[in-house]
Amino acid sequence: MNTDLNTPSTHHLNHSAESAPFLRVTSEIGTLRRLLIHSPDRGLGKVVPSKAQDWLFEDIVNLSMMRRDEYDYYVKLLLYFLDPDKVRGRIAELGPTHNRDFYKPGHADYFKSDKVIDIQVLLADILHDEVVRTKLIASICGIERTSFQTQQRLHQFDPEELAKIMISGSLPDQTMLFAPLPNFIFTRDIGIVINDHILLNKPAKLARTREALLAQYFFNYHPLFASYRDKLIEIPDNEHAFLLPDADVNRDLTRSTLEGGDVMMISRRHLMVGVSERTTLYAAQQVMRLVFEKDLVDTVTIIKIPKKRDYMHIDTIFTQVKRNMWVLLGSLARLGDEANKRDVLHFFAQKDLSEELRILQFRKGEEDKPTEIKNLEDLLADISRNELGATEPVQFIYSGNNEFPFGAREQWTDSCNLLALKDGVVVGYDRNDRTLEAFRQAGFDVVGAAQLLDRFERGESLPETIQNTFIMLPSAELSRARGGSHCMSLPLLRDEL
Ligand SMILES: NC(=[NH2+])NCCC[C@H](N)C(=O)O
Repeated sequence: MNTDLNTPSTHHLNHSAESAPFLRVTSEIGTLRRLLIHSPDRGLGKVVPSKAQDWLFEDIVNLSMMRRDEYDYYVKLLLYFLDPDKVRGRIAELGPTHNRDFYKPGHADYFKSDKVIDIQVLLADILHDEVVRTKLIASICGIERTSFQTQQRLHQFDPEELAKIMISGSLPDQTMLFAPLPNFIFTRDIGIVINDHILLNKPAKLARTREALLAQYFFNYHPLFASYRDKLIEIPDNEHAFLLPDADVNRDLTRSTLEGGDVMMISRRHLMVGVSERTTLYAAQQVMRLVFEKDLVDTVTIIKIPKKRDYMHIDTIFTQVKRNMWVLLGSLARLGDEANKRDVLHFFAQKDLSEELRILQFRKGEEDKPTEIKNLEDLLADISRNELGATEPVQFIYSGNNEFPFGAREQWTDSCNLLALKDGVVVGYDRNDRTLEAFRQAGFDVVGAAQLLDRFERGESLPETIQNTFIMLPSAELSRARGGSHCMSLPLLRDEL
């Protein structure tokens, strides 16, 4: 039996032989060529108010609105930029009032692209193999503690349906077997491409455990990743932590958890790792050790942010827009810092270090001599100038245009969480008015996704040539899931800057 699935079969998503590698990321803004996404599945429609917090949602969502009026636009946009033949000339017929088969993985009319790849497709592909199928069913039933009967029942479904069940937790007749994975739309958090390696995550939250298991399976078994099996990085557990009574565990120093939203491959030889509500110091240290050992980067910057629900990962407080432009939350940046220093209360009151942002930078071979960087702007400006070769002045856009209280309000709805499709062209939510105003003031064209797609269709604009553009994604439902477009993407391939 073939367990490595290296032989392409007719079911599988294949990668056509091209000269570009299948996978490689060395920046946050090089032109995006391939990514993993996951469209909202029926599990999101099962979130109930009493479980919303446990499942890391802030509210319940309307699944059909989330799909038709919001996420489908994201898919069309991504395809227009990454795989235009799938959508060019068809935008009208793929609109919200039409049938949605094009967006349904497994359906005959599904867009099936090897550039914009839904992890549900990868999962269905690997489930065609009997051994993988048996192992994965057993593992899932193990972590979800199902009955043996359920385990046997799962074997009767075809791979496409089984993939849906494994993700959504429920059968086609709506019976719930185990909890859904409503956060799987945030593919960023399951892994990060560092050069030509993939760092797998170790989720902090129970609600995201099954996601990590599914990711282990498709990265290890899908033929698309066949030549990257020896480039999968997993961080170890701290064996001492197993011996400590739960009450004595200093989570940050002993537990090993890491989520992709805290890891950014920021320039060719520089990795940033956030230490946050989700990623522990111990895990960050392990990542640093591994990427230096494998010679993937020369610099690792560790950014510790307050452990707060508002800022679960570093990508909720800043992302890159352009070689010389970043969007960030002012209260955690220099602005906030200086305002605090001038304030008598902050000056004399006891400093609570856990509420501070701290930055430490390590160089390979000199790990014992890290440099402290005083604030986020200094770090980001240094990267723009010295690593990305920005020649124009470095610009910062602040959440809510730094007007009280809009900085915090808009950060909560992901004003700082943007996905760059290329240098200077980003996708973000439409609801963060003041932040959008700041983009306009900086000379950006701020345009709705639907409107931009129309322009593309009429030939008035081209994905290859547009510049300095903020593409607004409708976000009434999506933002209730507490993640933005950066979180909803796992870039596999970007052009070198
Ligand atoms: N990379 C990110 N910022 N992801 C956001 C994930 C949001 C998700 N609801 C969670 O709390 O886990």
